[in-house]
Amino acid sequence: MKIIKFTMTYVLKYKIYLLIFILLNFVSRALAIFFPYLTGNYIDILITANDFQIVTKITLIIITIGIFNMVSSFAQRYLNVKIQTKAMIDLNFDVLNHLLKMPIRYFENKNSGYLNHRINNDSSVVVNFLLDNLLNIVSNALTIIILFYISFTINVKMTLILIPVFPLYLFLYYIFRKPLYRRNYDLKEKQNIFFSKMNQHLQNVNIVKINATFTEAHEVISNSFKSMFKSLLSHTKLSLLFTNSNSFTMLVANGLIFFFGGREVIRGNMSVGEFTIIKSYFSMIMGSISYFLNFGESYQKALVSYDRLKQILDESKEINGNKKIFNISNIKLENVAFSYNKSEKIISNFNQKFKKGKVYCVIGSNGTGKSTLIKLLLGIYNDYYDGKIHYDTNEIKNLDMYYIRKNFVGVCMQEPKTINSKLIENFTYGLEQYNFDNLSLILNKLKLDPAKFDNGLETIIDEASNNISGGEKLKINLARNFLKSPELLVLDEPSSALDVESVDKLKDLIVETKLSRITIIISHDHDFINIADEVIDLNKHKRNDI
Ligand SMILES: Nc1ncnc2c1ncn2[C@@H]1O[C@H](COP(=O)(O)OP(=O)(O)OP(=O)(O)O)[C@@H](O)[C@H]1O
Repeated sequence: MKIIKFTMTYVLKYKIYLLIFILLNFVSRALAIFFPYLTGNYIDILITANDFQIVTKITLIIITIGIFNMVSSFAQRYLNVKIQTKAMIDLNFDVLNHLLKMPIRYFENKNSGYLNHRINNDSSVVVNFLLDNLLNIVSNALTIIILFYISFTINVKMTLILIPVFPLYLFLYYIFRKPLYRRNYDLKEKQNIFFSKMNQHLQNVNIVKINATFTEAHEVISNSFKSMFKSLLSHTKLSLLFTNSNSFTMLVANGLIFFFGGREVIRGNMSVGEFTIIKSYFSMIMGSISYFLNFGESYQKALVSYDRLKQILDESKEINGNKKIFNISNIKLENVAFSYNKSEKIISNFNQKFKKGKVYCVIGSNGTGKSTLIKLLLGIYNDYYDGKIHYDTNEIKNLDMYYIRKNFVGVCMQEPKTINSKLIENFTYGLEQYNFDNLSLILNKLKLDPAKFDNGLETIIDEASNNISGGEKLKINLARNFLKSPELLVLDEPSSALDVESVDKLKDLIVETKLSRITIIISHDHDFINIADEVIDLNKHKRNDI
């Protein structure tokens, strides 16, 4: 089965725990089968016996089995949680890593909260499915076979009564299978959307507060809740119907056992102890059969999660070559064209060379494609452009741009981001090594004094970066990128949140360090034109309709 094969790779990483878990489970099962046999025989012995020795012996056996079962059940549950959590996180990380390397345009119209909830939920469902059923399939099948055999040896007629129950179960599963899959798929989607709406509003807490749009926020969440709730009720109804039909079959089988079993005892074809054994074994057989029916339902649930995980994992990764380079002397764009949609090219027939030691200022009105151009030359849109982009003599599509961006490129985004961590970790995020004196020098030049924060470099920047100003956030990002000392430095609208003096200081820093890199500054005002060696005006590169 494809789900088992897929999930097994994750669970098998924890072989030893799994082995102990399997052993304990089998011993517990064997004891569970032995117990009714012992009880039935004990009843028959009690009817005729007259010494206490046997009573003491059987009581001791029962207590020993009970103690073993208690310890074993504790160990099994503990191991189950351990294997399940670890395997689920491994699977989760694999899917997340794959997702992060997918082409950027996959993420258009996708919501991070939705994806997060979807991956977590689906990973947990498939791993749980495997662990819950790995042993149970085998042990329940064995239970049915062994118990049928023992029951046959006790009373053939009684055992035959139960056989028609099997096709009835299969028929029920066949009828419910597809509707269960469909309703479960719908429910999962609605749950993910509901979670993502909650998440969205928590992330946008500032916008909601400033505009006091609490009612609107509540309405959006409440609408998605209504939709999820409707789906939940519809799924629950079907699931209960399925379970009830299962209980009905159990009821019929129990009625048959009591009726025919009672008759066999009265006619003297079976002892009371044997009836007790058969009754217990039939209950166990019914339990095992109904396990297979429930397995059908949980299989449909797991199939939904598996299909959704595979949908992500089967998406191709973005283009990223494997050639590594260690310095960049120039970047050349030849006849580059790019569009987001079919009707208009944002960049067309674009030619430009960027050389080490020079500062380039890209200007142009809003929406002329300045940020798009940068993403193109960073390899973010490798899957989508026409023309040629070269780093020195290497076509960008052949380069390991993950390695190059990590080690040799510094980008300060238009909307700089901080991480929910200490200030020092924000300065050094992604850097494998750094020089502390150099950091102090850069901070000094950027006029950012860590001592002004409550705990200096140890101050925690909160998740929404509410405890720092917009200008400080930008300076943290600038400092990190200068500390990296990259071969290519890109600053997208660096003056947007800086005061006049800070802009001047930044300009000085750019000029002082420019010889060791290519510097590209995006600006739609003209702040940086006077320090640029070349100005690229995108207003002059007219867009073309396709
Ligand atoms: N992911 C996207 N999907 C569709 N269209 C996009 C996408 N990103 C940008 N655009 C569109 O492409 C055009 C260029 O956007 P871009 O962000 O490159 O402009 P910009 O020159 O940097 O603008 P600004 O000065 O406002 O920052 C805009 O019209 C924008 O709406």
